[in-house]
Amino acid sequence: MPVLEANGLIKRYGQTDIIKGISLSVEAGETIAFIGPSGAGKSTLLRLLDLLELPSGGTIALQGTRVGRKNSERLEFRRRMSFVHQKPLVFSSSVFDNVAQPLKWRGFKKEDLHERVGKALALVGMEHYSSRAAKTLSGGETQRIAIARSLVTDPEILFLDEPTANLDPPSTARVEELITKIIKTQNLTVVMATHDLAQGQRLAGRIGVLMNGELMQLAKSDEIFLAPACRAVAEFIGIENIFSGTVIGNLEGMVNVDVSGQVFQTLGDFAIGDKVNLFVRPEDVTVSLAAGSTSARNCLRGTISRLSLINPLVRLEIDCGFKLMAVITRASSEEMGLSLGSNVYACLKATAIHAVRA
Ligand SMILES: Nc1ncnc2c1ncn2[C@@H]1O[C@H](COP(=O)(O)OP(=O)(O)OP(=O)(O)O)[C@@H](O)[C@H]1O
Repeated sequence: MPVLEANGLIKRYGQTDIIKGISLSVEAGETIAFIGPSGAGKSTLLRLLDLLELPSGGTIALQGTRVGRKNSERLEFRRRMSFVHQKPLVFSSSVFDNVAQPLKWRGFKKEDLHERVGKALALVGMEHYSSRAAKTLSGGETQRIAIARSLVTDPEILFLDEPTANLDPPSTARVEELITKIIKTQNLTVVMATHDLAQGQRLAGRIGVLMNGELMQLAKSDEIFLAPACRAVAEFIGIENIFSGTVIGNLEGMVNVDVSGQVFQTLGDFAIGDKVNLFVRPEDVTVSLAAGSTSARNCLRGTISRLSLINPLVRLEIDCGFKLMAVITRASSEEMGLSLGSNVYACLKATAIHAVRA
């Protein structure tokens, strides 16, 4: 049974639907990351799932039990979850008191606080900061204290809203390490929001792509990366080669697609006449000086129109009548003696082209 389920979730502010009918289920023990551009609704979705906000429509169920709309009922459910905000609230008290606060709200006795707070602080590696004034901590330390505060109540689900948004790279790495440790050692489910696909891939098993209040795709991280469901997702995750074309042939799943006169061979279940988008990752383009040097189905002649060194790689823009981006190693670029104006063949295996209906 899913630990958390949403059905047709809607959130409306004024006349605008910010969340537009999202349905999803989260399995116990998994980590899901919602990614999407700024303003897509990631924080709003997290706040709805954590029951901090009432939905304008749709339902939420926790461990199979539907959550009602009465405050008292929602509070009981909400206490089984914890939320770490993008900019965590810090009370003007010691680190210990900051972490102990949710236990005090829940009426825990004073003598029970020490063990729980000590355990939570040890988990985030901040046990020696107990008596420090929380307001004097750095951004990374504050985030770790906020995580300790959210774990002190032993939640079933931990929500993390952009947990590293305001941190420098070393602090980000430390907080990510901590989240990985929590995911591995604590028996909980993690639902997070990030604008960073790479972070989502590092931390989560599944990724949900949110755009303009809609869940465009929810799938394993690899699948999002290799097989984006639509053009908007492909663009958001940075696929640079996107071509629109028409299917002109399909022989047992080997599909021919006409893109402005250039025919690409790829795999798929399409009918002749279908309009499709083709997605190609630059690193899947093989560049060579001679035709026929690879077994790839698609070999295009072109001229290098831009070449930039991003050590240890070289990014090439190849003019094949349209622009095709490729990334190769610096070593192979030098071996081929590539420079602006070089004539090359850009080759793509049929499997390197991901086709989706337009
Ligand atoms: N209380 C509110 N009243 C009106 N509009 C709101 C409210 N809260 C959020 N919004 C709007 O909802 C949209 C989604 O906001 P949200 O913070 O959920 O996006 P996000 O994907 O988390 O963005 P970011 O990555 O920048 O944090 C935005 O346009 C925002 O202005």
